[in-house]
Parts: sequence; structure tokens; C-alpha cells
Amino acid sequence: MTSPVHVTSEIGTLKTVLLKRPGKEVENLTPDIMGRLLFDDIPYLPEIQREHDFFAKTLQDNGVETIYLETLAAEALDAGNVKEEFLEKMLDESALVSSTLHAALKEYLLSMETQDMIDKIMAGVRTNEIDYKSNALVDLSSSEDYPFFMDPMPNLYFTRDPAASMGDGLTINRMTFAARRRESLFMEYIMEYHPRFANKGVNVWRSRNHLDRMEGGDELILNDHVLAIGISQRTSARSIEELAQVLFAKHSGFDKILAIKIPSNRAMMHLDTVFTMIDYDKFTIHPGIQDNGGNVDTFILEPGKDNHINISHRTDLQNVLREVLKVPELILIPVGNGDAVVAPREQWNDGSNTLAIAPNTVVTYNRNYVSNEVLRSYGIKVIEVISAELSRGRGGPRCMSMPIVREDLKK
Ligand SMILES: NC(=[NH2+])NCCC[C@H](N)C(=O)O
Repeated sequence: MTSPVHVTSEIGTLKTVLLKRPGKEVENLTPDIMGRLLFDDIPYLPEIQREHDFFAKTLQDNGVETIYLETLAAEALDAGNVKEEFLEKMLDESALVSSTLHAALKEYLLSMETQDMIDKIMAGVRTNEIDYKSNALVDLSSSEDYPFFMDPMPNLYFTRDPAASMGDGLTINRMTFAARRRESLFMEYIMEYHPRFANKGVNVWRSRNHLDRMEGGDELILNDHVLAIGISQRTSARSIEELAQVLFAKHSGFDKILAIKIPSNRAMMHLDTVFTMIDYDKFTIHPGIQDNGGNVDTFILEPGKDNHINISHRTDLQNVLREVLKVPELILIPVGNGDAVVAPREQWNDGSNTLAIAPNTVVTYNRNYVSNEVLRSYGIKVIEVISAELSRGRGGPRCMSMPIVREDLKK
């Protein structure tokens, strides 16, 4: 039986991708909370939706099936008859102050159609939506008028992060920040109950029930044997080692992981903000992750004797990639042409966050025009999408897409 999840590279022709159309959650941001919710500005909803629809249409026009997180989530709950169970878990994870509020929100949300309930949970629940007066001391004594009972989840349109396809399976991730932690619950239920995925042999290599963090923006599938995973603000070294244990023991097909250490800061939160694969022998790179000699700390994890993991340390990333990919030459293309102003500007707007939809063909933001021209000068086919509002969330085409099926690469 072929698995409904199948991704053995970053660049194989993209067949099916998971998206989330930005909804009210991106408008439920205020200057007071946007920093905590990992936004730098507040998108204009009709425009961000128009841009996202354009992104989806671009993928469809190139033969990609687009499926939507919000739709699959509602279908999964109905198919599994688990609407109430899901809601209970979601409320448990929503930092509610009291059990009476829990009960009130449960009644409010459960009375909705499943799709409306999902959309509402994603958008957030305002305090003025239900008639509820808290008698908890924390509320009675609080001088702050916080407007939400349940916070919005504005980062959901970055479907790449809460889960990541890997071979015939995926990781469902424990997210770093509380602002995004509930997001991966949707994927857990989709894999468990949606008829497209449930009981179809999809391996969950790592579940969200871990203490250590991992996010899909750090997880790159270099080929059917080799992964690159960022040690970053969002993914810990420990979780990479834990994942390696599982992948090596369970005959996943993956027998090498390059753990690439990148600076831990907001601009470079995930490996895919500074490094993405474009072709068999080409990558984008933000020069900011290399030292003056072009070095990057890279650790190679491989299966050793008796379930041990052998780890070797290298700094010559370019050579390491050339060796593991078995290509005669390997090209690292600098975002913004490496210019001292253009590179950090375009990287900030995800100039190196390319989404390959086939070898040598990428989707990128139009605003990163310098990087796009550099890519074209290497003979790469660059398909641009509009990006004024989408980029305000600090994620690009790769972050906004979670491949479900890619064609295998020809050997
Ligand atoms: N794979 C990525 N680079 N995702 C970008 C996610 C951006 C999001 N605002 C966050 O901070 O989490």
C-alpha cells in the first residue's frame, strides 16, 4: 500500500501540499500581544487572503493539489466522531483560568457546526463573546483587561512548522513557544481520524508529546537517506538525537542526519530561513550563518553499533553536502547577492525561504527581487508570488506549505 504521506526529498515534483488560508486569527492581533504571538506587524486581512489565494493558485496551476488544514481538521473530527474529545484537549491546552470558564467555553464551542468550531478556535475567543463572569481570584484582582479567553493562532498559515513529512511518515511537533504549541493538535487528529490518512500506515516518527522542541522549518529532506536539521531557536540538539534514534531503529530509510547549528535569533529562527534546497546541487544560503572562512558547525549523526549513534563534527558545510549528495560540485547561492544591506533585508523577508516544486524550479516572494535575479542567473526557474502582507508574519513560501506527497527523484 502506498502511504498517503510520501516525501523523500526537498525538490521532487510537488504533488500535494497542505496549506492554511489566513483567517480572522491574523486580525485578532494588537500591538500589545503581537510580539508574544510572533508577529512584527498586523496584516490586512482581505489583502493577505488575496495573496494567499494567489500562492495557492500558483501551485495549482503548476499541477499541485492543495489541501487545507482547516478543512481536514473539521472532516477528521466528524469522521472520527471526536469533536468533543478534541475540544476538551484544546481547552486543556489553552491556559484557561478556571474550570467554570472551561465549561462555559465548551458549551459555546460545542454548539457550533464542526467547521465553525475549528475556525473559531483558530481565530480565538474574545471575552465579550460569551456571558461569563469569573469569580477566580486571579481575575477579580487583575487590573488588566485582556481581550481573549482563548488566544488567536495567527501563525497557522505557516503549516510547515507544526508537522513535517519525512519519508512515509511525519513528525508532529512540540513547538517552542506557547503561542504556537496548540497548533500541532490539529495535525495529530488529522492523522489519527481523517479517512485520507487514518490507518493507512503513516508513521509518526515523533509525536507532540515530548518535552524537547522541534519545528518543521528546521527539518529538511535532502534525499531518501539524508536529512538536514537545524539546531536553532526552535529545535534542540536533544530532540534531533532522539529523532535519529527512532529513524535509525525503525528502518525509516534515513541513515544520516546533518545537524546544522545556526544562530539562535528571531531573524534566523529556523534553518529554512537561511538555507533551502533548490536543485540536486544548489542551495540558497544566508551568508550570516557562515563565519569568515565560510564555515558552519555541522554534526553528522549515523547509526553505530548496538543502537549507538556516531557523531562527527565538521565545519565545511559545502563539502559535507557535496559528499552526502554525491554531486561533483555544489553551489551555495547567497541571498541578496551577499550585499551588506540587501542580504539581511531580503533574508528578513524570507528571500532564502524558497519552495522547490520540482528540481531547479522554485516559488519565491516577488519583493526579494535581488535574490530572485541571482537565482535566475544560475539558470533556476523562479516563480514569484505577491508578498506585501504575507511576509509580515516572518515566513516565506517554504514556511507556508507542508508537502504531503512529492514524486521520488530519479536516480
Ligand atoms: N518555517 C519557518 N521559517 N516558519 C516561519 C514561522 C514564522 C512565525 N511567525 C514564527 O515565529 O513561528
